[in-house]
Amino acid sequence: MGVEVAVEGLSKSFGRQSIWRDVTLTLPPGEVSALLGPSGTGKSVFLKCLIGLLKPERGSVIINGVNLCTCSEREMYEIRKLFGVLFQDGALFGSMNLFDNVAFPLREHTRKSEAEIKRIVFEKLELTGLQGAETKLPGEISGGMRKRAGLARALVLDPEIILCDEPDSGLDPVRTAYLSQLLIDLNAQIDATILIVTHNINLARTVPDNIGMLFRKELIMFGPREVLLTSDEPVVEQFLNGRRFGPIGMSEEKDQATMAAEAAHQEAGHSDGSNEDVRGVVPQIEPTPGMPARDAVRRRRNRVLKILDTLPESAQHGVLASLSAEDLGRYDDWARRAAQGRMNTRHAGPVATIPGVSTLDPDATGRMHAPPPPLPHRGARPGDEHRQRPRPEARP
Ligand SMILES: Nc1ncnc2c1ncn2[C@@H]1O[C@H](COP(=O)(O)OP(=O)(O)OP(=O)(O)O)[C@@H](O)[C@H]1O
Repeated sequence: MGVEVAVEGLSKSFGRQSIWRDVTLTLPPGEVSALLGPSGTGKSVFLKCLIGLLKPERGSVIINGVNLCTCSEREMYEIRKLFGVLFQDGALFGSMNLFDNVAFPLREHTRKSEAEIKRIVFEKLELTGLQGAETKLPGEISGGMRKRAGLARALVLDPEIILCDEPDSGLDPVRTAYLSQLLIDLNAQIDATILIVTHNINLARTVPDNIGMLFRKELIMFGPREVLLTSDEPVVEQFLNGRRFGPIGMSEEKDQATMAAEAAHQEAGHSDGSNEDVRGVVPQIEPTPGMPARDAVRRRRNRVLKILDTLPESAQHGVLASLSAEDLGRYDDWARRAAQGRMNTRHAGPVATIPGVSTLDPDATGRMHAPPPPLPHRGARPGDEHRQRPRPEARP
């Protein structure tokens, strides 16, 4: 399983230009997370800080107990071996064919025989749908193939953490859908912790387990996907619906006067540039039939139910609506008994009833969580009926 990445109070500037400050989030092990944000908000800079290519001024990035911001060169070298990185442009060597590009990290960082390297390279080329293209040069293949070759190369050292910087950039919507499926299938197969930086709204809605957003030099939100997808924060709604009207401007945030002028413009019937108004939690992509089930889904359900009462109400409904009928019935059972237990005593006995969801027990202090919300109707669009300002959820 992938490892946890715990970021605490991270701040980064270039000279006097502050990029973002006090960013705190935890990438849960083996889950897929996405980081959104308007152009220039420092998403790529954040990825580079996670692998130690850039040094933040303050804060920590803890992986396997090592703080990347203060560790030795030797420790950094070891931690970097855990990462596979897909850069925006694939970052392939133009003079090497795909086979040699993908084999490069194995030849550089391991003592594997050429026969073993060949086996691994062909395995990763197959995983990314590039079998048969191994003799092509990067200049002879399409942008989508270059992306997949970059992904194949990112995978050869069996990374536990995969960072993908705009994996969809330059791809058409259909290829992006294939790539989204590939990322989910990959997670199902190797259970790595994945962080995707993207502007792609469809990918953001359907792939990650957790979503965060950078805006105005801060991480304004990070948590289970249901939190951001049901949020009525103007900046989140504007971003998720690709609208021109809202706090995000062409180069930076807008002032109040500009926003008021826009609102008047909109009320007068002018288009805001979007062609749809999608709200609520859309279903997450599942692994292709024949692939293993994602362990991350079970772990996340476990984790999110434990913190359910801390989420905004609309997000709680989104989470509950995504449970299977069987798990929903068990959760309902547990919720009733938990509420009953609270009425009778400050401490109830074990109440976990969902298989694998042992965290539904009271925590070590015997504290029970707040009453869960009433169960939603199956098929209801969570977030439609309960819309409230979310609390930032920095630790999913
Ligand atoms: N090495 C660097 N030196 C100085 N400034 C930098 C450096 N790298 C990035 N920046 C600045 O940091 C800011 C954030 O850049 P970054 O590429 O992280 O944004 P982003 O959110 O990924 O944008 P996009 O979505 O357009 O790719 C930009 O203003 C950029 O010019």
